[in-house]
Amino acid sequence: MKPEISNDILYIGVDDTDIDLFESQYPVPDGVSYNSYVILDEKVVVMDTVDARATDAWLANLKAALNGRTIDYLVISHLEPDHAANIGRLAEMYPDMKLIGNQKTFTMLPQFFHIDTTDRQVVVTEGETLSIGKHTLQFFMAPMVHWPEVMVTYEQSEKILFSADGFGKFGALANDDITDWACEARRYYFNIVGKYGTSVQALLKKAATLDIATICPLHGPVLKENLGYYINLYDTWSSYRAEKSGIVVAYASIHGNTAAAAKKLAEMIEQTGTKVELCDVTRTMVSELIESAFEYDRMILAAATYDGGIFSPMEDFLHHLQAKGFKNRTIGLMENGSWAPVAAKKMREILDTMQNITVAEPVITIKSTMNDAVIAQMEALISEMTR
Ligand SMILES: Cc1cc2nc3c(=O)[nH]c(=O)nc-3n(C[C@H](O)[C@H](O)[C@H](O)COP(=O)(O)O)c2cc1C
Repeated sequence: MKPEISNDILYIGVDDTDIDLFESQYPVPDGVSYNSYVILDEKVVVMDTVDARATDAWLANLKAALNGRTIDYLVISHLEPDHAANIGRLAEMYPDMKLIGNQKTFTMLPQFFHIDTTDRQVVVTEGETLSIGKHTLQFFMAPMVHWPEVMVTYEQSEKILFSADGFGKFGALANDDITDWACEARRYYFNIVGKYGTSVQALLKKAATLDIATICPLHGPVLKENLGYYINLYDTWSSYRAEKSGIVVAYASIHGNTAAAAKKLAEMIEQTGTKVELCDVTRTMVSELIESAFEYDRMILAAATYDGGIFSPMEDFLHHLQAKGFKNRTIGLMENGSWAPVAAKKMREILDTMQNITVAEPVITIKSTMNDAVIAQMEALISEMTR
Protein backbone atom coordinates (compact mmCIF):
# COMPACT_ATOMS: atom_id res chain seq x y z
CA MET A 1 0.00 0.00 0.00
CA LYS A 2 1.25 3.50 -0.83
CA PRO A 3 2.40 5.10 2.44
CA GLU A 4 0.41 8.11 3.67
CA ILE A 5 2.64 10.58 5.43
CA SER A 6 0.87 13.94 5.77
CA ASN A 7 -0.96 16.59 3.77
CA ASP A 8 2.31 18.25 2.79
CA ILE A 9 4.61 15.28 2.53
CA LEU A 10 3.83 12.79 -0.20
CA TYR A 11 5.29 9.41 -1.06
CA ILE A 12 6.40 9.22 -4.68
CA GLY A 13 8.43 6.00 -4.53
CA VAL A 14 8.04 2.94 -6.71
CA ASP A 15 7.78 -0.81 -6.10
CA ASP A 16 10.08 -3.07 -8.10
CA THR A 17 8.56 -6.54 -8.18
CA ASP A 18 10.47 -8.09 -11.06
CA ILE A 19 14.05 -7.43 -9.99
CA ASP A 20 15.91 -10.74 -9.69
CA LEU A 21 18.82 -9.72 -7.46
CA PHE A 22 19.14 -6.57 -5.37
CA GLU A 23 22.68 -5.18 -5.64
CA SER A 24 23.28 -8.09 -8.02
CA GLN A 25 23.50 -10.59 -5.18
CA TYR A 26 20.50 -10.57 -2.83
CA PRO A 27 17.37 -12.43 -3.95
CA VAL A 28 14.28 -10.36 -3.17
CA PRO A 29 11.32 -12.72 -3.65
CA ASP A 30 8.90 -10.00 -2.51
CA GLY A 31 10.58 -7.26 -4.55
CA VAL A 32 11.89 -4.00 -3.16
CA SER A 33 10.66 -0.42 -2.98
CA TYR A 34 12.68 2.62 -4.00
CA ASN A 35 11.34 5.34 -1.73
CA SER A 36 11.27 9.01 -2.60
CA TYR A 37 9.23 11.83 -1.09
CA VAL A 38 8.05 15.35 -1.93
CA ILE A 39 7.58 18.12 0.64
CA LEU A 40 5.15 20.79 -0.55
CA ASP A 41 5.58 24.12 1.20
CA GLU A 42 6.55 27.66 0.15
CA LYS A 43 9.48 25.82 -1.37
CA VAL A 44 9.12 22.36 -2.88
CA VAL A 45 11.65 19.74 -1.90
CA VAL A 46 12.20 16.28 -3.36
CA MET A 47 13.84 13.81 -0.99
CA ASP A 48 16.04 11.56 -3.17
CA THR A 49 15.31 9.96 -6.52
CA VAL A 50 14.97 6.26 -7.42
CA ASP A 51 16.70 3.46 -9.31
CA ALA A 52 16.88 3.72 -13.11
CA ARG A 53 14.59 0.66 -13.26
CA ALA A 54 11.78 2.82 -11.83
CA THR A 55 12.33 6.15 -13.59
CA ASP A 56 9.10 6.40 -15.59
CA ALA A 57 6.78 5.41 -12.75
CA TRP A 58 8.62 7.76 -10.38
CA LEU A 59 8.39 10.71 -12.80
CA ALA A 60 4.64 10.06 -13.11
CA ASN A 61 4.28 10.02 -9.30
CA LEU A 62 6.36 13.18 -9.06
CA LYS A 63 4.29 14.99 -11.66
CA ALA A 64 1.04 14.07 -9.88
CA ALA A 65 2.43 15.18 -6.51
CA LEU A 66 3.74 18.51 -7.88
CA ASN A 67 0.37 19.27 -9.48
CA GLY A 68 1.93 21.93 -11.70
CA ARG A 69 4.45 23.29 -9.20
CA THR A 70 8.19 23.32 -9.78
CA ILE A 71 10.98 21.91 -7.59
CA ASP A 72 13.21 24.19 -5.52
CA TYR A 73 15.49 21.62 -3.89
CA LEU A 74 16.55 18.01 -4.26
CA VAL A 75 17.98 16.52 -1.06
CA ILE A 76 20.57 13.84 -1.81
CA SER A 77 20.85 11.49 1.18
CA HIS A 78 22.89 8.84 -0.56
CA LEU A 79 24.53 8.59 -3.97
CA GLU A 80 24.08 4.88 -4.52
CA PRO A 81 22.32 4.38 -7.87
CA ASP A 82 19.24 2.70 -6.39
CA HIS A 83 18.39 6.14 -4.98
CA ALA A 84 20.41 8.54 -7.04
CA ALA A 85 20.07 7.30 -10.62
CA ASN A 86 17.75 10.14 -11.60
CA ILE A 87 19.66 13.10 -10.16
CA GLY A 88 21.08 14.09 -13.55
CA ARG A 89 17.74 13.74 -15.27
CA LEU A 90 15.94 15.82 -12.62
CA ALA A 91 18.66 18.48 -12.68
CA GLU A 92 18.19 18.81 -16.43
CA MET A 93 14.39 18.89 -16.21
CA TYR A 94 14.44 21.57 -13.49
CA PRO A 95 17.36 23.90 -14.27
CA ASP A 96 16.55 26.20 -11.32
CA MET A 97 16.44 23.35 -8.81
CA LYS A 98 19.21 23.41 -6.20
CA LEU A 99 20.89 20.24 -4.99
CA ILE A 100 21.38 19.77 -1.25
CA GLY A 101 24.18 17.51 -0.11
CA ASN A 102 27.36 17.59 1.94
CA GLN A 103 30.96 18.07 0.89
CA LYS A 104 31.41 14.36 0.20
CA THR A 105 28.20 14.24 -1.86
CA PHE A 106 29.49 16.87 -4.21
CA THR A 107 32.95 15.33 -4.44
CA MET A 108 31.40 12.08 -5.67
CA LEU A 109 28.50 13.48 -7.71
CA PRO A 110 30.57 14.28 -10.85
CA GLN A 111 31.74 10.64 -10.91
CA PHE A 112 28.14 9.63 -11.60
CA PHE A 113 26.82 12.58 -13.64
CA HIS A 114 28.73 14.55 -16.22
CA ILE A 115 26.75 17.74 -15.81
CA ASP A 116 28.04 20.85 -14.11
CA THR A 117 25.91 21.62 -11.04
CA THR A 118 28.55 23.74 -9.30
CA ASP A 119 26.44 26.90 -9.02
CA ARG A 120 23.39 24.91 -7.90
CA GLN A 121 24.96 23.09 -4.99
CA VAL A 122 23.90 23.79 -1.40
CA VAL A 123 26.53 22.27 0.87
CA VAL A 124 25.15 21.49 4.32
CA THR A 125 27.04 20.57 7.47
CA GLU A 126 26.17 18.75 10.69
CA GLY A 127 23.02 20.10 12.35
CA GLU A 128 22.46 22.86 9.77
CA THR A 129 18.86 23.85 9.09
CA LEU A 130 16.96 25.06 6.05
CA SER A 131 13.53 26.65 6.36
CA ILE A 132 11.22 26.01 3.43
CA GLY A 133 8.09 27.64 4.91
CA LYS A 134 6.19 25.84 7.66
CA HIS A 135 8.73 23.04 7.47
CA THR A 136 12.35 23.16 8.57
CA LEU A 137 14.86 20.58 7.43
CA GLN A 138 17.81 19.72 9.65
CA PHE A 139 20.70 17.69 8.30
CA PHE A 140 22.79 15.13 10.17
CA MET A 141 25.78 13.36 8.71
CA ALA A 142 25.69 9.55 8.82
CA PRO A 143 29.02 8.58 7.25
CA MET A 144 29.32 4.86 6.49
CA VAL A 145 25.74 4.08 7.30
CA HIS A 146 26.43 2.38 4.04
CA TRP A 147 28.51 4.94 2.07
CA PRO A 148 30.69 7.87 3.21
CA GLU A 149 28.43 10.66 1.93
CA VAL A 150 25.24 9.42 3.62
CA MET A 151 23.26 11.95 5.59
CA VAL A 152 19.79 11.92 7.15
CA THR A 153 17.28 14.74 7.32
CA TYR A 154 15.02 15.59 10.22
CA GLU A 155 11.92 17.63 9.44
CA GLN A 156 11.25 19.56 12.62
CA SER A 157 7.57 20.55 12.36
CA GLU A 158 6.23 17.06 11.63
CA LYS A 159 9.06 15.26 13.50
CA ILE A 160 9.96 13.08 10.54
CA LEU A 161 13.33 11.42 10.14
CA PHE A 162 14.29 10.72 6.54
CA SER A 163 16.69 7.94 7.48
CA ALA A 164 18.43 7.07 4.17
CA ASP A 165 19.23 3.32 4.10
CA GLY A 166 18.74 3.07 7.88
CA PHE A 167 15.52 1.24 8.87
CA GLY A 168 15.23 -0.09 5.32
CA LYS A 169 13.62 -3.41 4.46
CA PHE A 170 13.43 -5.70 1.46
CA GLY A 171 9.96 -6.19 -0.03
CA ALA A 172 7.67 -4.14 -2.25
CA LEU A 173 5.16 -1.99 -0.38
CA ALA A 174 2.07 -3.20 -2.25
CA ASN A 175 1.84 -6.36 -0.13
CA ASP A 176 3.93 -5.29 2.83
CA ASP A 177 3.05 -6.78 6.20
CA ILE A 178 4.30 -4.35 8.82
CA THR A 179 3.68 -6.92 11.56
CA ASP A 180 6.48 -9.01 10.07
CA TRP A 181 8.93 -6.13 9.67
CA ALA A 182 11.89 -7.68 11.48
CA CYS A 183 12.54 -10.68 9.22
CA GLU A 184 13.31 -8.91 5.95
CA ALA A 185 14.58 -5.78 7.73
CA ARG A 186 17.10 -7.97 9.55
CA ARG A 187 18.25 -9.65 6.33
CA TYR A 188 18.52 -6.19 4.76
CA TYR A 189 20.42 -4.75 7.73
CA PHE A 190 23.07 -7.44 8.14
CA ASN A 191 23.73 -7.81 4.44
CA ILE A 192 23.64 -4.14 3.44
CA VAL A 193 24.68 -2.14 6.50
CA GLY A 194 25.87 -4.84 8.92
CA LYS A 195 29.59 -4.17 8.56
CA TYR A 196 29.08 -0.59 9.74
CA GLY A 197 27.66 -1.18 13.22
CA THR A 198 29.82 1.51 14.80
CA SER A 199 28.54 4.09 12.30
CA VAL A 200 24.95 3.02 12.95
CA GLN A 201 25.53 3.37 16.69
CA ALA A 202 26.79 6.94 16.12
CA LEU A 203 23.65 7.74 14.11
CA LEU A 204 21.39 6.23 16.80
CA LYS A 205 23.03 8.52 19.37
CA LYS A 206 22.15 11.53 17.21
CA ALA A 207 18.62 10.21 16.65
CA ALA A 208 18.16 9.84 20.42
CA THR A 209 18.37 13.64 20.76
CA LEU A 210 15.45 14.11 18.34
CA ASP A 211 11.73 13.76 18.97
CA ILE A 212 10.84 11.37 16.12
CA ALA A 213 7.22 10.59 15.20
CA THR A 214 7.81 9.02 11.77
CA ILE A 215 10.73 7.33 10.04
CA CYS A 216 10.84 7.54 6.24
CA PRO A 217 13.54 5.17 4.94
CA LEU A 218 14.74 4.77 1.35
CA HIS A 219 13.45 1.17 1.16
CA GLY A 220 10.50 -0.49 2.86
CA PRO A 221 7.55 0.82 4.84
CA VAL A 222 7.24 4.21 6.48
CA LEU A 223 7.33 3.62 10.24
CA LYS A 224 4.83 5.52 12.36
CA GLU A 225 4.05 3.43 15.43
CA ASN A 226 6.07 1.55 18.03
CA LEU A 227 9.23 3.34 16.92
CA GLY A 228 10.95 2.14 20.09
CA TYR A 229 10.67 -1.44 18.80
CA TYR A 230 12.51 -0.66 15.56
CA ILE A 231 15.10 1.55 17.24
CA ASN A 232 15.81 -1.11 19.90
CA LEU A 233 16.33 -3.74 17.20
CA TYR A 234 18.73 -1.41 15.40
CA ASP A 235 20.59 -0.86 18.66
CA THR A 236 20.91 -4.63 19.21
CA TRP A 237 21.94 -5.34 15.63
CA SER A 238 24.45 -2.51 15.35
CA SER A 239 26.13 -3.38 18.63
CA TYR A 240 26.61 -6.99 17.42
CA ARG A 241 24.62 -8.37 20.35
CA ALA A 242 22.62 -11.50 19.57
CA GLU A 243 18.91 -10.82 19.29
CA LYS A 244 17.88 -14.33 20.34
CA SER A 245 19.16 -17.22 22.40
CA GLY A 246 19.57 -20.36 20.33
CA ILE A 247 21.86 -22.42 18.14
CA VAL A 248 22.01 -22.25 14.36
CA VAL A 249 23.18 -25.59 12.92
CA ALA A 250 24.48 -24.81 9.44
CA TYR A 251 25.65 -27.77 7.37
CA ALA A 252 27.27 -28.21 3.97
CA SER A 253 27.18 -31.80 2.77
CA ILE A 254 28.07 -33.35 -0.60
CA HIS A 255 26.56 -36.84 -0.30
CA GLY A 256 24.31 -36.47 2.76
CA ASN A 257 26.33 -37.91 5.65
CA THR A 258 27.22 -34.55 7.18
CA ALA A 259 23.60 -33.51 6.66
CA ALA A 260 22.39 -36.60 8.55
CA ALA A 261 24.77 -35.87 11.40
CA ALA A 262 23.70 -32.21 11.52
CA LYS A 263 20.02 -33.21 11.68
CA LYS A 264 20.76 -35.65 14.51
CA LEU A 265 22.71 -32.93 16.31
CA ALA A 266 19.81 -30.50 15.91
CA GLU A 267 17.37 -33.05 17.36
CA MET A 268 19.65 -33.64 20.33
CA ILE A 269 19.98 -29.89 20.95
CA GLU A 270 16.20 -29.46 20.80
CA GLN A 271 15.85 -32.11 23.51
CA THR A 272 17.75 -29.80 25.85
CA GLY A 273 15.04 -27.16 25.35
CA THR A 274 17.35 -24.91 23.34
CA LYS A 275 15.98 -23.23 20.23
CA VAL A 276 17.59 -24.61 17.03
CA GLU A 277 17.61 -23.30 13.50
CA LEU A 278 18.80 -25.90 10.98
CA CYS A 279 20.15 -24.52 7.68
CA ASP A 280 21.35 -26.36 4.60
CA VAL A 281 24.17 -24.07 3.50
CA THR A 282 24.13 -25.51 -0.03
CA ARG A 283 20.45 -24.65 -0.58
CA THR A 284 19.80 -21.55 1.52
CA MET A 285 20.55 -18.12 0.15
CA VAL A 286 23.70 -16.74 1.75
CA SER A 287 21.96 -13.53 2.81
CA GLU A 288 19.53 -15.62 4.89
CA LEU A 289 22.37 -17.62 6.42
CA ILE A 290 24.03 -14.35 7.39
CA GLU A 291 20.79 -13.10 8.91
CA SER A 292 20.46 -16.27 11.03
CA ALA A 293 24.11 -16.23 12.10
CA PHE A 294 23.76 -12.68 13.47
CA GLU A 295 20.31 -13.32 14.94
CA TYR A 296 21.35 -16.08 17.36
CA ASP A 297 24.09 -16.22 19.98
CA ARG A 298 25.52 -19.60 18.99
CA MET A 299 26.15 -21.54 15.80
CA ILE A 300 27.50 -24.97 14.84
CA LEU A 301 29.14 -25.25 11.44
CA ALA A 302 29.22 -28.74 9.90
CA ALA A 303 31.10 -29.29 6.66
CA ALA A 304 32.57 -32.02 4.52
CA THR A 305 36.25 -31.86 3.62
CA TYR A 306 36.75 -31.05 -0.03
CA ASP A 307 40.03 -31.26 -1.93
CA GLY A 308 42.06 -30.60 1.20
CA GLY A 309 39.79 -27.72 2.23
CA ILE A 310 36.23 -26.86 3.21
CA PHE A 311 33.30 -27.86 0.96
CA SER A 312 32.93 -24.67 -1.07
CA PRO A 313 29.43 -23.49 -0.06
CA MET A 314 30.52 -23.42 3.60
CA GLU A 315 33.79 -21.69 2.74
CA ASP A 316 31.82 -19.10 0.78
CA PHE A 317 29.42 -18.56 3.70
CA LEU A 318 32.35 -18.03 6.08
CA HIS A 319 33.93 -15.48 3.75
CA HIS A 320 30.62 -13.63 3.57
CA LEU A 321 30.40 -13.61 7.38
CA GLN A 322 33.96 -12.31 7.53
CA ALA A 323 33.09 -9.51 5.09
CA LYS A 324 30.06 -8.50 7.19
CA GLY A 325 32.12 -8.12 10.37
CA PHE A 326 30.64 -11.15 12.14
CA LYS A 327 31.77 -11.21 15.79
CA ASN A 328 30.91 -11.90 19.45
CA ARG A 329 29.56 -15.43 19.08
CA THR A 330 30.26 -19.00 20.27
CA ILE A 331 30.81 -21.47 17.44
CA GLY A 332 30.94 -25.26 17.40
CA LEU A 333 32.60 -27.17 14.57
CA MET A 334 31.83 -30.53 12.98
CA GLU A 335 33.85 -31.87 10.06
CA ASN A 336 33.62 -34.90 7.81
CA GLY A 337 36.27 -36.52 5.63
CA SER A 338 36.95 -39.98 4.29
CA TRP A 339 40.75 -39.98 4.41
CA ALA A 340 42.17 -36.71 5.81
CA PRO A 341 39.46 -34.50 7.35
CA VAL A 342 40.66 -30.88 7.57
CA ALA A 343 37.42 -28.88 7.25
CA ALA A 344 37.33 -27.95 10.96
CA LYS A 345 40.92 -26.71 10.97
CA LYS A 346 40.23 -24.64 7.84
CA MET A 347 36.96 -23.26 9.22
CA ARG A 348 38.76 -22.28 12.44
CA GLU A 349 41.41 -20.43 10.41
CA ILE A 350 38.72 -18.22 8.90
CA LEU A 351 36.94 -17.77 12.26
CA ASP A 352 40.26 -16.72 13.80
CA THR A 353 40.22 -13.61 11.59
CA MET A 354 36.96 -12.46 13.26
CA GLN A 355 36.68 -10.64 16.58
CA ASN A 356 35.62 -12.32 19.80
CA ILE A 357 34.69 -15.72 18.39
CA THR A 358 34.90 -18.57 20.90
CA VAL A 359 35.24 -22.03 19.37
CA ALA A 360 33.53 -24.54 21.67
CA GLU A 361 35.13 -27.92 22.39
CA PRO A 362 35.20 -30.67 21.36
CA VAL A 363 35.47 -30.27 17.62
CA ILE A 364 33.56 -33.20 16.13
CA THR A 365 35.22 -35.32 13.46
CA ILE A 366 33.21 -37.79 11.36
CA LYS A 367 35.00 -40.31 9.18
CA SER A 368 32.43 -40.75 6.38
CA THR A 369 29.41 -41.76 8.51
CA MET A 370 28.09 -41.13 11.99
CA ASN A 371 28.79 -43.75 14.70
CA ASP A 372 28.56 -44.01 18.49
CA ALA A 373 31.84 -42.20 18.98
CA VAL A 374 30.48 -39.27 16.95
CA ILE A 375 27.25 -39.26 19.00
CA ALA A 376 29.35 -39.11 22.16
CA GLN A 377 31.27 -36.13 20.75
CA MET A 378 27.98 -34.46 19.90
CA GLU A 379 26.74 -34.93 23.46
CA ALA A 380 29.92 -33.36 24.79
CA LEU A 381 29.66 -30.38 22.41
CA ILE A 382 25.99 -29.81 23.24
CA SER A 383 26.74 -29.97 26.93
CA GLU A 384 29.48 -27.36 26.46
CA MET A 385 27.29 -25.07 24.32
CA THR A 386 24.14 -25.23 26.45
CA ARG A 387 25.75 -24.84 29.87
C1 LIG B 1 35.41 -33.72 -4.70
C2 LIG B 1 35.65 -34.33 -3.37
C3 LIG B 1 36.79 -34.03 -2.67
C4 LIG B 1 37.03 -34.58 -1.43
N1 LIG B 1 38.17 -34.26 -0.75
C5 LIG B 1 38.43 -34.82 0.45
C6 LIG B 1 39.62 -34.53 1.17
O1 LIG B 1 40.43 -33.71 0.74
N2 LIG B 1 39.83 -35.15 2.34
C7 LIG B 1 38.96 -36.06 2.85
O2 LIG B 1 39.18 -36.59 3.93
N3 LIG B 1 37.80 -36.35 2.20
C8 LIG B 1 37.52 -35.75 1.01
N4 LIG B 1 36.38 -36.02 0.34
C9 LIG B 1 35.47 -37.01 0.91
C10 LIG B 1 34.32 -36.40 1.68
O3 LIG B 1 34.73 -35.35 2.49
C11 LIG B 1 33.74 -37.49 2.55
O4 LIG B 1 33.31 -38.59 1.76
C12 LIG B 1 32.61 -37.03 3.43
O5 LIG B 1 32.18 -38.10 4.20
C13 LIG B 1 31.49 -36.48 2.62
O6 LIG B 1 30.46 -36.09 3.48
P1 LIG B 1 28.99 -35.87 2.93
O7 LIG B 1 28.36 -37.23 2.76
O8 LIG B 1 28.33 -35.06 3.95
O9 LIG B 1 29.13 -35.17 1.64
C14 LIG B 1 36.11 -35.48 -0.90
C15 LIG B 1 34.94 -35.78 -1.58
C16 LIG B 1 34.72 -35.20 -2.81
C17 LIG B 1 33.43 -35.54 -3.53
